[in-house]
Amino acid sequence: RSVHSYEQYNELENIYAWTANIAAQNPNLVTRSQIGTSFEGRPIYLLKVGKAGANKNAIFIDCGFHAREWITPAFCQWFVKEAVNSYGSDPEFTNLLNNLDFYVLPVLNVDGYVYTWTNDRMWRKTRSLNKNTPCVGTDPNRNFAAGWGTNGATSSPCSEVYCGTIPESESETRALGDFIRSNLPAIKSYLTIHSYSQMLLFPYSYTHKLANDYDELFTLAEGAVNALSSLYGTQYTYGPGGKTIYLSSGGSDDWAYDTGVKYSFTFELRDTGKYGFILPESEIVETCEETMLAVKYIANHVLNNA
Ligand SMILES: NCCCCC[C@@H](C[SeH])C(=O)O
Ligand SMILES: [Zn+2]
Ligand SMILES: [Zn+2]
Ligand SMILES: [Zn+2]
Repeated sequence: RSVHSYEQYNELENIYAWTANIAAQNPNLVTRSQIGTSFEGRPIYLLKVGKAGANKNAIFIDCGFHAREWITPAFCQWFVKEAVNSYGSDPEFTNLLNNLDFYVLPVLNVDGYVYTWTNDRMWRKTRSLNKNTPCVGTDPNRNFAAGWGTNGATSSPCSEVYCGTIPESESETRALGDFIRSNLPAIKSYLTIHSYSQMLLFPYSYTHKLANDYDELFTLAEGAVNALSSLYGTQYTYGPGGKTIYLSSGGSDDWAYDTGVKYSFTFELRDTGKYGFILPESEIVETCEETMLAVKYIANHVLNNA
């Protein structure tokens, strides 16, 4: 049982303890809640980060959708650390935290995350049991009501992109959907953090049709990517998911957008395939710092335009 570190990958129990500690140590900025329970009965924790106040607009950030994408929970933890360390000292971040709430979900797919530590580092899906097959799990990023069960997904439970029996069939995706639905219209932006490819994607992925807000989202993505690459020169591609990476249905970003969350993006963090999902711990700090710049860029746009 190692102790928590922002510069190493943390096992779930240490992330749980961290969520309790960071909230207890920063009561004026951070509150923890549980938005649901996983298939195997683990809590799904959410951190609300920002100066307490009524009727603030909010940005929702989730990490750990896919179990093997370990750099993503590392980023969500880094974001919260940066927020509490910056408040009162960094004017830009202080302004964001005074005027916006950030809902940060460090690990959505908690069962899958544990499984990558204990059994299969390359696991992607949830760990729910499927009927009439030994194949386990649903792809949470094909499980939302956005063109559900069409392009880039399948009804075969043994597939890595199994869409589930119905939209939000998974307790994890249902918890996420319920939270966002019950916090509209305050939630103006939805950022779902994945790896790897170094891409910033926006709706749609389930179709090639252009989003109504295509122009604004494209320009915003461009600015965010430029901010990101300004730190270490990391190159990102950006654009609508269907065109930029591949057609894929049932995605949480497309669902959030169609539900009314305009500033909806999927991040694919480092790298482009050298290490892939097994990104070395030596790259955690740089990856998190550069991603912070993109997220703050988007947050400033939300603050000034939502
Ligand atoms: N909503 C789909 C966004 C584009 C695909 C994202 C990747 C992350 Se690993 C996927 O879910 O296959
Ligand atoms: Zn992913
Ligand atoms: Zn990915
Ligand atoms: Zn920093």
